[in-house]
Amino acid sequence: MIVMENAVVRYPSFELDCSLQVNEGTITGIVGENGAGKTTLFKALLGLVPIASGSAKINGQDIAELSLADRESIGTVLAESFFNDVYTIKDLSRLLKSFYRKFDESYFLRKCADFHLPKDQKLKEFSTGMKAKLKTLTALSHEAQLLILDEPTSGLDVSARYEILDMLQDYLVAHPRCSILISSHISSDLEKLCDDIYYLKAGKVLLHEDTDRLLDVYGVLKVDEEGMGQLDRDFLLYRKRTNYGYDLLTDQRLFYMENYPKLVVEKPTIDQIMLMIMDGDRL
Ligand SMILES: Nc1ncnc2c1ncn2[C@@H]1O[C@H](COP(=O)(O)OP(=O)(O)OP(=O)(O)O)[C@@H](O)[C@H]1O
Repeated sequence: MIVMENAVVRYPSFELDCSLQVNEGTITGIVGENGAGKTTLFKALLGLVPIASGSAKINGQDIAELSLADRESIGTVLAESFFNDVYTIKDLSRLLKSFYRKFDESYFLRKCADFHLPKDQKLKEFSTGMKAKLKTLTALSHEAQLLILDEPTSGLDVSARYEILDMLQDYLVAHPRCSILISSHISSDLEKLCDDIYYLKAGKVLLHEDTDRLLDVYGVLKVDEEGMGQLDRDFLLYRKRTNYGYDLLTDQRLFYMENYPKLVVEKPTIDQIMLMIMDGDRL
């Protein structure tokens, strides 16, 4: 559904150079530290910043050439944007109805009620969590076939985050051909939701992997200097110094467990894998 090939966005002191694919009916996650380029990537996909070279296509069509109907079929949440805060939900509903031909007002108002979002209160009086729910709800209210969601759970407590993640999962059940591209700082959110995950650092994709593979076959080996010298290095990806020697990231945990039975091999969380890539040296 989305195919980006070496899409480059240039700012004076930053360059995004990204290749990425999001398939129909899948949820793809983008993770990366502050300033890695996640929002820039989302803006490029939405045509809000120019792509200097490379390509970005949605359903085979260059994003610069998408029709109004194509754009209407994309639901978005952008981290820094929000509606005019003098609006109420009632005002917003009227606006969305005039904007999106497929706006489902009854779904929107029903979900607002489910989330205890008051219809007649000005949006400026909404809490961070209420605003976040409203933004995501808006993206889901016009029969979008692609959701591009930049940190929809940012700043939320655990229960509000889970409400949003559950809402996305329900949407996919009801719209099985829909695809979702979502970013988050919280890898456990992505672990729960995503089929595959891209790790972005300084504008480049350093890792792309199926979530199941990250959880099933990745491992962290704990070795001292001497142990490091004795290891087969073919399947080692990153090395990080520790008090006792090194932590080594591999995508062949079983190989090391079987061939080095005395070696300490841990099954990492997605956060640990991302930290190894963030702070470690590429091998
Ligand atoms: N309009 C702009 N003009 C110039 N530089 C920009 C602009 N927008 C972003 N940048 C720079 O691009 C880099 C990537 O920013 P971006 O907002 O894409 O990162 P991010 O991964 O979304 O970060 P965060 O997790 O903090 O939201 C940063 O160094 C930022 O300063």
